[in-house]
Amino acid sequence: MFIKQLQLKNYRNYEELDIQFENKVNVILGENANGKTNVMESIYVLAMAKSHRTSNDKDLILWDKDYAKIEGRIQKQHGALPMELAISKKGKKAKYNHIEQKRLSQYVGNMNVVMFAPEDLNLVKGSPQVRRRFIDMEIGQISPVYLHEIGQLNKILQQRNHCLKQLQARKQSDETMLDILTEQFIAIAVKIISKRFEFLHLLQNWAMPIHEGISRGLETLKIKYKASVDVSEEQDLSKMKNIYENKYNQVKKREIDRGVTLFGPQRDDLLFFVNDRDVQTFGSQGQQRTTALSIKLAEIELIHAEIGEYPILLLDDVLSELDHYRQSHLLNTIQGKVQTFVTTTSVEGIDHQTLKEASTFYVKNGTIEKIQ
Ligand SMILES: Nc1ncnc2c1ncn2[C@@H]1O[C@H](COP(=O)(O)OP(=O)(O)OP(=O)(O)O)[C@@H](O)[C@H]1O
Repeated sequence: MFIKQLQLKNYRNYEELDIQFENKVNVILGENANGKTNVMESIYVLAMAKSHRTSNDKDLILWDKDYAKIEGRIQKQHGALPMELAISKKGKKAKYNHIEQKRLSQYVGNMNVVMFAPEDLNLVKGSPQVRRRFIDMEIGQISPVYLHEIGQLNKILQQRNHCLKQLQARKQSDETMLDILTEQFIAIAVKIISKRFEFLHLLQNWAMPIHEGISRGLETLKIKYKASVDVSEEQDLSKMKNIYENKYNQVKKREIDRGVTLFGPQRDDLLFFVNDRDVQTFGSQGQQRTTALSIKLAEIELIHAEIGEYPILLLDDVLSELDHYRQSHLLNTIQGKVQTFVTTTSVEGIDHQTLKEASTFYVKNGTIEKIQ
């Protein structure tokens, strides 16, 4: 799939923008702080209904305005489809094919993107939260039900934490409510974890040969799920539920003492191993970068395998960060099949052939002009 047309209204520093793109590499060139990342972000938000760099939607609206709107025409194999996302202080309204979607989880997934930004180099090194966000957003793109389940989990978690705080402060002594919420929490938690297992299995299958290729056959990448409750991939939902229930019995007293939930998917993490060593602890910076790149390239293939279409690739400020070898690996993977957006302050350091065949746009102060 590719984005043919992008229209912005009051989005960050773009008061008005209407621009056409082709299904190839699109280079977005410009000085710092002129709006390159903002365009990339708007394409990401159009697809995911969420920014990759802020959780505060109000930041996306041009200062002093009440709302922002992103519209896009997405070309898929079976035709062009309009997508629209309006953001106001009251919330978000999403339309797919002119029809308003009541749930954002039904809207997300109609347009697929893979973003690779400097903060993604943090995927390996950063906090567990970064990796949980990554896995949730990526599964959400291929499974709308999953996004709905994550929303439910967060709601129950909030209620459960509130209930634990009440018990901790002795404002309440009856534990019946906690038991009911725990049952609901466990039912949804095991569904989420089993989907995460499934996704990581697929991701590893794609990432392994890619990583091996980039490392010239020297490195084997493995991805493991680090669960806060001792469940494993082979178990079915009822077995996982049993293990979770046992965990609850073990930690219940401590949870009441602390007033917070101490187990569940919201405390899990991912581990990356290169040649059976934990890359986060033992990997060189180069290995950590290769790992992040392999994961991103694997995502492109995974989405293609699951959806039947290649996603749109957004490379924000990272292409010139990659050395020549890693860059050509990336460019070979996308060659001719993935619409790609690349932001940069200078074309130096970007492969010549790629530049020759690309469209180039110049960004200045919230305006964009096509220069090639
Ligand atoms: N809500 C907003 N309303 C108006 N302007 C905004 C808003 N949010 C950010 N900006 C402006 O957008 C500009 C930053 O744009 P962006 O992050 O796209 O920069 P960039 O061109 O990618 O630069 P760099 O190369 O440094 O990453 C800044 O001038 C900032 O003041």
